[in-house]
Amino acid sequence: MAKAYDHLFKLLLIGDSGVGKTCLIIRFAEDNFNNTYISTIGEPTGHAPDHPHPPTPIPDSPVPLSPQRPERTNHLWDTAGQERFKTITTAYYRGAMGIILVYDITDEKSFENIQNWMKSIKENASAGVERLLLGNKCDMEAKRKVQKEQANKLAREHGIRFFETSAKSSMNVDEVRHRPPPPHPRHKWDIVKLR
Ligand SMILES: Nc1nc2c(ncn2[C@@H]2O[C@H](COP(=O)(O)OP(=O)(O)OP(=O)(O)O)[C@@H](O)[C@H]2O)c(=O)[nH]1
Repeated sequence: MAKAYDHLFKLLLIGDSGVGKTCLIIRFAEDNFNNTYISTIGEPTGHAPDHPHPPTPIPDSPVPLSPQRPERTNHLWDTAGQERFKTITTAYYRGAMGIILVYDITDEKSFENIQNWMKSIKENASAGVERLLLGNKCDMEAKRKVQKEQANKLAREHGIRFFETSAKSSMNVDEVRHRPPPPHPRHKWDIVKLR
């Protein structure tokens, strides 16, 4: 069977549970990334007991991301970080063209953990992979815990770009979306979410 794409762009979204990775991906996908495969490789233990966001159910097999829009149906795999998927995780880090690190501006812990995610990139990804830092949920100004300047400083230290985004209001989603190479009808995005 002929391949449905000429080139697969691999993008990795990483960050703590509940920071909004899925919502950001959906924003990207619904607005523009209509040929996207999305997989989730996650740790079920990523949730603090009092975390307001319930854990994503872990399906046994790929489930459609947008069942009501089959032409945009993607793969959402949640492998829950089991040891047997470690090879996949490592392979995705290595094969990624870009890595987007996400924290939640209302959740200090998710920002602190960015340092750990950076370490993980250093250990697993190819040297020089393009990285981008996103402070998501910037529509929730009243609940802000992480100041923009803190994140700017961290981004400068690591030599990477930084944006505050909102998957809810779409704020800065376009800036981020246009950073990776523009999708061609026969170019597909392969986006993996990791937590
Ligand atoms: N106000 C606001 N809420 C958001 C935003 N993005 C996500 N959320 C909410 O945050 C919660 C978690 O969003 P998800 O996209 O599932 O987060 P995730 O990082 O994929 O979480 P895991 O699947 O556990 O890794 C949901 O209740 C979303 O509605 C945002 O930009 N603004």
